Amino acid sequence: MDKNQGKTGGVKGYFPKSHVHVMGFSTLLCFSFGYLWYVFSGTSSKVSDTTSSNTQDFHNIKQSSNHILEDLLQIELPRMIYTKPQILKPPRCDVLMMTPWFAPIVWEGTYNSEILNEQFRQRNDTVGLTVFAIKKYVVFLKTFLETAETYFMVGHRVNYYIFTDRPEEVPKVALKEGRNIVVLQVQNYPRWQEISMRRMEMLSYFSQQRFINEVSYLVCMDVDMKFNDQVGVEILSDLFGTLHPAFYAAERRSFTYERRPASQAYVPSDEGDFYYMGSIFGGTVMEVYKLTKKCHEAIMVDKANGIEAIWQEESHLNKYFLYHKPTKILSPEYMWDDNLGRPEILKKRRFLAVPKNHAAIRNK
Ligand SMILES: CC(=O)N[C@H]1[C@@H](OP(=O)(O)OP(=O)(O)OC[C@H]2O[C@@H](n3ccc(=O)[nH]c3=O)[C@H](O)[C@@H]2O)O[C@H](CO)[C@H](O)[C@@H]1O
Ligand SMILES: [Mn+2]
Repeated sequence: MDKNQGKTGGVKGYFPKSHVHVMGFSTLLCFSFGYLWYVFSGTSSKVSDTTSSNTQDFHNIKQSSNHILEDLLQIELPRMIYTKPQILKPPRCDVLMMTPWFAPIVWEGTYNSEILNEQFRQRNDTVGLTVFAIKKYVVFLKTFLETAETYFMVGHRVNYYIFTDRPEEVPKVALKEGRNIVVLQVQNYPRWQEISMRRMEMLSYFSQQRFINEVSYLVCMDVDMKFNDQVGVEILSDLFGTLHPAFYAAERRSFTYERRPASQAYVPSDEGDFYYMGSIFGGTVMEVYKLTKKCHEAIMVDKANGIEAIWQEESHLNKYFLYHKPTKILSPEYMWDDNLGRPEILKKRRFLAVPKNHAAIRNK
């Protein structure tokens, strides 16, 4: 039996002490100034008799926002040669490329990774990949990390955050320049369902304590997976989810949302856009913080009421995405299982489930 099993203190006791929430606050400040500047300059051009106190504000705001605007102007693409987009010939006619709330759905053939990479490179951002390898699941880490080095965010800065109760069993994997592994020791839980759900709590805690100071985006993934093709900056957006490979073509009534009103994850039968998979989602640290905090709180309310959602945190994630629409959606290219065959629409299989023997691996 693992030494941490049965401990009831929650995750907090296992976490390092606080870092300051600098980036979130300054980003918020920048946006507020940017907005004020915009509103104000719009007003001042229309109203001629601007009062002196307004003029004072104008100068203050202008000074504070100057550096932000200069930073934005510095991002400029070099001369690039590529085929032009064709308004009358959409790149894909076989799949939905945009949701009704104008979030792109990412399919092979719909984007130009050269442009996206160049834009992202100039921002010099770091992407955080979070992955949990608790108890027996450490066996998946080697393949996961080796294939990530070949296919995940190639050419960009990456921090792998590995949450584990067995730090000594994290394999040594050779990393390319600008890429780091950070091992975060956390407790385990006796039931695999609890381990899976507690990811929401740990992600929200570490987003606030650490990730906000270290990375711009988070990509949160299952570990029983391997990369099989490029997964790059095309996936990044404020908040993104992934279509479940078994349900992308399904009717709403077949979605396996939580259907019991007693659960916080309840979704009524006449609502729902897509069925999202819990094994890959992400966004900016701020958005992932909001998502994971809200899902964790809902999971705790369920726990107090003696109910566990049908698909654990995946059910809560689906509820969240219904009322906080993702700004980008990944197609099943980004979460595939070869047991589902190879449909024609699937031009790439980028992230694949690794077959696992549930009896041998779960609760071990
Ligand atoms: C086909 C299927 O059944 N899918 C469900 C199942 O996915 P999965 O069968 O993919 O769940 P899973 O066993 O991969 O668990 C999710 C993740 O939690 C971590 N982990 C889990 C257990 C453990 O002992 N150690 C550990 O590290 C690990 O990162 C793993 O990838 O369960 C999920 C979590 O509830 C979702 O509900 C999925 O929809
Ligand atoms: Mn999994």
